[in-house]
Amino acid sequence: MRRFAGDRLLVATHNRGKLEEIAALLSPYGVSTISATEMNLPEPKETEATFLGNARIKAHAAARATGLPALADDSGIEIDALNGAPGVYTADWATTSQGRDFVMAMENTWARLEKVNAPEPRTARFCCTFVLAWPDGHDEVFEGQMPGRIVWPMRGEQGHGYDPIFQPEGYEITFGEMDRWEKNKISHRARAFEKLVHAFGG
Ligand SMILES: O=c1nc[nH]c2c1ncn2[C@H]1C[C@H](O)[C@@H](COP(=O)(O)OP(=O)(O)OP(=O)(O)O)O1
Ligand SMILES: [Mg+2]
Repeated sequence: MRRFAGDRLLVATHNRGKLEEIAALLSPYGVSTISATEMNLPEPKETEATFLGNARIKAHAAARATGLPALADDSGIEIDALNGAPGVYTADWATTSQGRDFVMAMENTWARLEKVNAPEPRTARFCCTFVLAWPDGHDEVFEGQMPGRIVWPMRGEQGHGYDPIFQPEGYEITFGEMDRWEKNKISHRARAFEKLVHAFGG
């Protein structure tokens, strides 16, 4: 990542929580970020059925629009007892006519688990696919996962999205209860980021 040092890397996201985590991951390498939101880029429609497909849409749209390399993150949670749902539709489960409502999404997720009588532990994993798209049209892909379980009730005020109901494997606290520094060491996003760093020779 040091080859980007001193530059601002375009991060093709409109999600503040993600952006803060990615910025914290990049900062030890001397790389700062500029987001799609800050550059007033439109939010492309995520029409693919995979994390990779949607990450490619976002990364290439931003690279094409700006002539800059762009890093996109497509992520979500796969719950075993729901056959991998919500998966790529994780954000959609929170979408209302008034914007995103993650409390509603978490309540809905729990209700579905109760309905199918899912046995404990309700295993799940957070997935992250990073695509780094270059203005010449090529791209590079880095993926990370963090296994864990869905718990109820919601616990913790930290983080974003579904963090209050996800307890990562090996921990007694949820991502919502973890300080952000600790989450950013072990998360799906941190794991994908490690591969990106490795590909660039640290
Ligand atoms: O660490 C996380 N902790 C909690 N929840 C998370 C996390 N990582 C992803 N998530 C959830 C939030 C969002 O509902 C969905 C991603 O959807 P996804 O389309 O990739 O992101 P997004 O629409 O929020 O922003 P954008 O597409 O502009 O990057 O998964
Ligand atoms: Mg999205």
